[in-house]
Amino acid sequence: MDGEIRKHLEMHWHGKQKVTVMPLMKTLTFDIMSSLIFGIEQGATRNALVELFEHMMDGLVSIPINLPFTQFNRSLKATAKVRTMITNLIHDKREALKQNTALLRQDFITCLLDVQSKGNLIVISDEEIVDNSIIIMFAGHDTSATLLSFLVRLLASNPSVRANIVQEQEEIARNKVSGELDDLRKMKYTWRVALETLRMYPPLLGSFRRALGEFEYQGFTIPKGWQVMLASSVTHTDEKLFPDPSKFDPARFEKQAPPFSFVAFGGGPRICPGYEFARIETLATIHYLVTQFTWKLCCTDNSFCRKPFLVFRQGLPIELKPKKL
Ligand code: HEM
Repeated sequence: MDGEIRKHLEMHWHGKQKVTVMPLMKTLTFDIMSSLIFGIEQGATRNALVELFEHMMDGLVSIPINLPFTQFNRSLKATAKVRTMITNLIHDKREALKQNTALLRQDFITCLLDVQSKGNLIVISDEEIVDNSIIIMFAGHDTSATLLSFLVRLLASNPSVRANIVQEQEEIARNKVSGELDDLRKMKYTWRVALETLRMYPPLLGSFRRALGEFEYQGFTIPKGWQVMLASSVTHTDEKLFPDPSKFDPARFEKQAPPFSFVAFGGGPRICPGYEFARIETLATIHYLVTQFTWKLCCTDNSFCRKPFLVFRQGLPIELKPKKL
């Protein structure tokens, strides 16, 4: 992951005076996913996949009319192509495993191929591997890119938070004798800032659950079988859970939030399995950004909307200056 982040900054940030943050963060998180989860390195396959994936995502909240030239139709066609690409990847990796040219634990797909067949029992089919790959790509790409973009905006507009983060990160860079995981454990303040950012701007609107039995909630009866939506922003702005909720205050996370109050990653048995991945990705990226650059916002319109992810309308352009190392 460290290598992917450095490569990304070298290619897209260094030598530039102005960058547009949100599309770049999407490129970064997609590249990290492609290489770490799927073992797809930079090149034609990755470029084709990213383009198809964007069309696929566009259809997620489109009007479901399957006629030529509709967004929904483009999305269905892109999804079919993505499925074919991942199926081919599975075949290639299975072959490579047979030839001993790939490692069993090399990436997500080889791990699933490893568990696929236990004796005569097929534990997970190829189709399920494709489904799981698509959900991971979908769930782990825009979410992290949104968090990183909001952090970049925050660091440009909140000098005291920025000063604290820079101090923490520069100290880690100066005393860098330990391994990378130890460094991440020291980034306590930076992670609290990320959690407070997620509280105020949760990338996902919420998640769904089905009522297993009838229950009462605040005087309303929810019948068995109904689908219930948990809206993270509503929970995150509840005064009883987060006093003065409109204040940005990373100190809230100095102690553990009460169960099911901080739900940016969901909760319960289906809580986001990418939490640690997102934490490492976020901390490592912020580390390199604040130790290598200073930046300021350079657009009067830094507003955002939900589509259904949070999106900066102008993409969040910033003026960038390299730091003297
Ligand atoms: C800041 C980053 C992220 C946020 C805010 C986030 C948030 C969420 C939320 C709210 C859910 C629904 C959980 C629930 O229903 O209780 C979810 C599910 C999921 N996330 Fe994340 N996520 C992030 C990053 C990632 C990453 C990096 C990955 C993969 C590497 C990932 C993989 C998944 C998967 C596979 C699911 C579906 C789990 C299931 O249905 O059982 N997420 N995420």
